[in-house]
Amino acid sequence: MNRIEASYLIETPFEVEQACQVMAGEQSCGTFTRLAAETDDFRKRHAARVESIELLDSVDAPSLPMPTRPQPPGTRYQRARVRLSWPLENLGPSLSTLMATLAGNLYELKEFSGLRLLDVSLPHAFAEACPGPQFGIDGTRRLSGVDQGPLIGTIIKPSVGLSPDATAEVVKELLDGGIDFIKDDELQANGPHCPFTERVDAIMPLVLEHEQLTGRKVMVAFNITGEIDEMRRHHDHVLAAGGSCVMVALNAVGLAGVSHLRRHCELPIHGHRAGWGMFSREPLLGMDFAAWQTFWRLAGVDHLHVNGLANKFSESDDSVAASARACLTPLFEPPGPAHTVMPVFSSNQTACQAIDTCRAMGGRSDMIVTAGGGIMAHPGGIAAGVRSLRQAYDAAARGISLADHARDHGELAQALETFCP
Ligand SMILES: O=C(O)[C@H](O)COP(=O)(O)O
Ligand SMILES: [Mg+2]
Repeated sequence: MNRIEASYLIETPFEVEQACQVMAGEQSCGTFTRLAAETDDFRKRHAARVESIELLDSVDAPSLPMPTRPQPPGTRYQRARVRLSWPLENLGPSLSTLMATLAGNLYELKEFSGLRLLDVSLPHAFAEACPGPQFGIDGTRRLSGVDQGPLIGTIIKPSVGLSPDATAEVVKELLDGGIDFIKDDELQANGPHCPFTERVDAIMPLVLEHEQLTGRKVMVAFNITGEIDEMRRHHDHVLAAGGSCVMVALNAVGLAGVSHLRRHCELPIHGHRAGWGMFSREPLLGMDFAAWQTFWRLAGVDHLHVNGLANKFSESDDSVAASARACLTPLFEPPGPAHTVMPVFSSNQTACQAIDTCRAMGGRSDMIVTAGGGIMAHPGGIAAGVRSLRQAYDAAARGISLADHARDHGELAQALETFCP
């Protein structure tokens, strides 16, 4: 396949075919008027094509405001699923230009009262040009020493406000509880009250000491989100301190920032998706996770946040489950690389969601589950919080109900009472 393909959900009060031709033109060699240089032959080589249109339902009000093209009362707004394609020759295998093409100015076109990017299929040239994940699932399991089951993890909470030493005290309790994975919150990178290098230097000796005792290095995703030179410096600091993961807030750092980091990086990259709601919350705007994650996997993340079941945000469980499965779906047909990454369940996670989360994963256990409040606010303390989560996921793996398992697992019993009354 030498064309880039993308599906969209669109809504328009105009003739659908014509509106889609405007979209294809604007995002390739056309503009609002035909140009002399735009010969038929030129178009044949460079124009985006409308490959298919599947009409869906119509509605009586626009999903998005149309201030520059208000429609008379009684207008119907037709929805459709459309597939467009572009010649690779237009942009080459450039991730940034791909974003500007597939998710660029088309959102603002007057023809549409709704437009959402659903999925993307790319020519093999992208697999060759983009770095892709360096560690992925296998590398994460190898470095963390967790060869099966989910990685039981947490986010340091409170997200901000703890000094490096206070953070290290929390880490000590997490290690005592048997945690597999710890991450900074996305709000804590290099705050003056908790400077990055001091935080790493306070935490890593504890992690290494714990490794001496247990033979397992707990993976700590230090948040290196920042300027390019700062990210490189902080990555190097984590590496030199014996750390095994770095984290970035993807939307804050951008595609070019992540690809650059990936090319420099010697550690797994934990991708936090803070800001995702901007892309996803309005059903007729933005993009589906299936499309969004394609970009970041190609840029080279190894872990990707997918929200969590029964989360504190506005996303349905079905959508979260679909996102997790998307991370585990190969990006290219063989012999191309699969580029699968670890889905990270996070947001309001406690012992309560364990069985449903395992079910949503359809029997696969390649996931990181991070519970911040769900561990830190456990009535028995932080170590007990870790144990409660582990007990819940053990029960889920063994097909035992949480209530049954809680009979002889006190920490789980306390968690169920506290978080899922
Ligand atoms: O960064 C995250 O993933 C969230 O802050 C999750 O925090 P919570 O587990 O306390 O909801
Ligand atoms: Mg957070």
